[in-house]
Amino acid sequence: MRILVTGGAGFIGSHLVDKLMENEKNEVIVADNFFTGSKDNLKKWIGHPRFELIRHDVTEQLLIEVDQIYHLACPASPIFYKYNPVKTIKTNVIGTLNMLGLAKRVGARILLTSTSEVYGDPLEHPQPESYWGNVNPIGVRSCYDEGKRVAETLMFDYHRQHGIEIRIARIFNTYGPRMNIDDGRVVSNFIAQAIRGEPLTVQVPGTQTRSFCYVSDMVDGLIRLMEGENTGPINIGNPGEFTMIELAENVKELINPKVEINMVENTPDDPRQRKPDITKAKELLGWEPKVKLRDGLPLMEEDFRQRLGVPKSN
Ligand SMILES: NC(=O)c1ccc[n+]([C@@H]2O[C@H](COP(=O)([O-])OP(=O)(O)OC[C@H]3O[C@@H](n4cnc5c(N)ncnc54)[C@H](O)[C@@H]3O)[C@@H](O)[C@H]2O)c1
Ligand SMILES: O=C(O)[C@H]1O[C@H](OP(=O)(O)OP(=O)(O)OC[C@H]2O[C@@H](n3ccc(=O)[nH]c3=O)[C@H](O)[C@@H]2O)[C@H](O)[C@@H](O)[C@@H]1O
Repeated sequence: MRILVTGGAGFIGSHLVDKLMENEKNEVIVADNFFTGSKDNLKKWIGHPRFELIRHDVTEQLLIEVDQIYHLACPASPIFYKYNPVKTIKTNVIGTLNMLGLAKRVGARILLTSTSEVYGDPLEHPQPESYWGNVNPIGVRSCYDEGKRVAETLMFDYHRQHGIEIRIARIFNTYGPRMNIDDGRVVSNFIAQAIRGEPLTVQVPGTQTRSFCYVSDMVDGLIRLMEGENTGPINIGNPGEFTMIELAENVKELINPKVEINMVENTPDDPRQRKPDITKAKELLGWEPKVKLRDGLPLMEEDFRQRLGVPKSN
């Protein structure tokens, strides 16, 4: 099987590559423009005979021969996707069109990593896949939310019109080793802050919730979806729901009980609650997450301490 992973130099993508490379029958090609990803995440595979890394921007055509496409390329942290919103929406729309064009030309199956952000600031809780969402079409997050919504539409139109085999995963907040240290997302921020002995920055009101999935569970879910018979969309996430204050308290207790928790300003359109309904993933993929937040945080702490050069003092 020859497998293309777009965005494979990023956080989730590089863990997915590790898992796919475990199967000796797989050849893996990564296409990435290194906007938020890094060669470092793939260093153990560079030079491997079954692995290839291409510097490529998915907003341009890619002409290669593959059997499967995991299409992850897209900045995922709000600070990065808001940095150049026009590029973000181009990546979601033109990038997904290009990958669907490739899938059509070579007859490949394609999986899109969509997001729980397609539900916007949800009025249904928890969110089942049948919920259509509550998204601001002109806000500062729209380049990402609406971009992913169009990407999902394109996937289904190519499926209906051209018979392309599609898979759509709606990913809920995922965390783990290799996240960018200054990525701006909440788990990486809190862990880096706790290790550096800086106050944890909880954005107001602090009662907003998220449900955090450890990256190994996520990768397992994505591969099951690709290999299974269902197009999706299927929610993949951990239903354990926490307020941002609860998350900060957990990080404080586990990593550095001396740090303070500071309330800081938030950004517009921040969803107030988010928790996946994973009934479909359980029934159709036989998947559910295994790693609890309090077990996953220390694994991420270890990786961050190594990269920050701050060993744990006893
Ligand atoms: N991590 C999460 O919590 C989460 C949640 C929902 C959805 N997702 C989705 O999963 C995917 C991966 O997210 P991640 O957390 O690993 O983010 P990430 O930023 O670490 O990885 C994204 C990768 O895509 C690459 N990229 C960005 N624009 C590109 C372009 N135009 N051409 C080629 N490569 C490009 C980046 O360089 C990076 O390597 C994204 O599609 C994201 O929307 C992630
Ligand atoms: O899972 C998803 O579907 C989406 O979730 C995230 O978006 P978001 O939930 O806003 O992620 P964070 O930036 O980590 O914020 C989570 C919450 O933490 C809060 N936060 C963030 C950073 C911080 O330092 N402090 C803090 O309290 C934010 O206000 C927000 O309420 C990801 O960044 C998107 O890529 C992804 O598609």
